[in-house]
Amino acid sequence: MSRIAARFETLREQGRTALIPFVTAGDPAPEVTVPLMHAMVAAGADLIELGVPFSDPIADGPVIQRATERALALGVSLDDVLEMVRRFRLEDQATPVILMGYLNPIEVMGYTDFAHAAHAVGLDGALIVDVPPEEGHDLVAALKSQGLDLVYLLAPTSTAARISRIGAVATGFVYYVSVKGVTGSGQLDTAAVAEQVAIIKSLVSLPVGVGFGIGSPEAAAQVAKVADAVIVGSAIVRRIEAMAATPEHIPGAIATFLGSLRHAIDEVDAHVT
Ligand SMILES: O=P(O)(O)OC[C@@H](O)[C@@H](O)c1c[nH]c2ccccc12
Repeated sequence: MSRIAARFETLREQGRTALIPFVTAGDPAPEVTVPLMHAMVAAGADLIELGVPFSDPIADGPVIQRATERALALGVSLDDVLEMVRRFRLEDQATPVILMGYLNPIEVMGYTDFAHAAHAVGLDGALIVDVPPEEGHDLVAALKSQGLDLVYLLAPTSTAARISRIGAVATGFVYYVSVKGVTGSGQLDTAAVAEQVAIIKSLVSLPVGVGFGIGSPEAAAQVAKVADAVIVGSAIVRRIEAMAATPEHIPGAIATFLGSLRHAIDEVDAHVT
């Protein structure tokens, strides 16, 4: 069983919803990321989504785009991100880590080399935004041969046929994008999310994570009622940006914010069976 599957299995047994923070690797400085990852775990993160900086992040809104630019300006590469995962793993063998990124840097490294390096550093999976399930067979084969999970996105516009097709290729969990548009945008419509998650759950046996537009304990609690995982990106990255001049404060402040999300989710879990 993969580390991601095992983590969701444990959470399911405990009746708990996962909290998945997203941060851009190397933002606002490369040396912040690993301590920040440990601080997020201590504050209740169940899995970490690490963004690989890329020059053309089509799915990202302004907040994460700026984080990407900060990291790219410091020269943070895919190799550097894998090195961060390796260093995180030296002290934490339990918390799954996935990379969020775009195909180009992986293509440049080479699919086989990436898959082997990812496995060697203790990465658990990847969400490659611009590789739809009907493409990238060589990449998928390379990653699966190294035991890495492949997370795919589902959108409000996904048809039942599309959901089933993604359910057949995805491993680990599926990621339901709660709003149309880019990261950090949109108004969360919790009733619509509940409806769509129920449809996904009837078609896909994997856990369902929900992300996009969740930025407060209240929103996290609403989503925790229906999803297996609550994914939060821009609200964290915005706080990191505000502290870019005092990076030593970042792990503690983000831990405090995540603690408030964790608490709100735990309250819901205690009441929902
Ligand atoms: O930023 P938001 O609205 O909290 O959404 C999560 C999101 O940031 C994170 O999962 C993510 C960052 N970049 C992405 C690109 C595609 C899908 C998901 C992502």
